[in-house]
Amino acid sequence: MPPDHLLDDYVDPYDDPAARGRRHGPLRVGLGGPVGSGKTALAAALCRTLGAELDLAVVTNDIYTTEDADFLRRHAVLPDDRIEAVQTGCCPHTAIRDDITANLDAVELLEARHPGLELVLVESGGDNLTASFSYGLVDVQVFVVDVAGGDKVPRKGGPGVTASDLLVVNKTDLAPLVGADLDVMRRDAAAVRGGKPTLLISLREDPAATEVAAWVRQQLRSRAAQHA
Ligand SMILES: Nc1nc2c(ncn2[C@@H]2O[C@H](COP(=O)(O)OP(=O)(O)OP(=O)(O)O)[C@@H](O)[C@H]2O)c(=O)[nH]1
Repeated sequence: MPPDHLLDDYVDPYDDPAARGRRHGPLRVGLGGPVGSGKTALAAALCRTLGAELDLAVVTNDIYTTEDADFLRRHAVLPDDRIEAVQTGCCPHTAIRDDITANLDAVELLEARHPGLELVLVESGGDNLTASFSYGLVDVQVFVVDVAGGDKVPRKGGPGVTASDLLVVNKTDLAPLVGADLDVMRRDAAAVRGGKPTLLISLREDPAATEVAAWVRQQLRSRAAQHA
């Protein structure tokens, strides 16, 4: 692995840019981001909103437990056989970027169990701003941060913030409580993301994650057009 300061230039050994987007099977969407930013809450919201219209499944990643999969099962956002847990036993980014075998196995198991699968959400364990998914594992990636850590987070960069296909700034309902300026976060994100989209949301106020679900539908349409 390269040192952290070179991670913006990190070359993904599994990625073939020419093949990206041409993979068949379900669209695989990675959900990454720091601990507690709302990845599981977003996965649950997308399952509730898209579950009725799409054939979908979820892979969760935890270091030592199956806590996130248990949460999704407890809240019955999908039938149990559509939720697979990966226990990484190591830094979460290792299992989504460096050695993606366990996650690929989980995706393939879900694909075999549900041959009509259209969408698989792969939720990473909570990590830091350097975490990103290999495009050998996912087709598009969403990076979730929240406002509770202050409005400086987008300015700090890192591949999740700068290179993800969608940046989600969650928990906007907490902004007044922590003195976070949402305009600053919006502006700083735009400055480092080269035109890629950023959504500021509150899953507390919009438990359907309406805008993120719309973005996922758009990704599905784009891929269908590519394959047509
Ligand atoms: N106020 C507020 N709380 C939220 C929001 N979204 C999620 N939370 C809460 O934030 C906490 C962490 O949410 P999770 O979805 O578990 O976060 P996570 O990123 O999956 O956490 P890890 O899997 O531990 O990395 C939970 O208590 C959620 O209820 C939001 O929009 N506003």
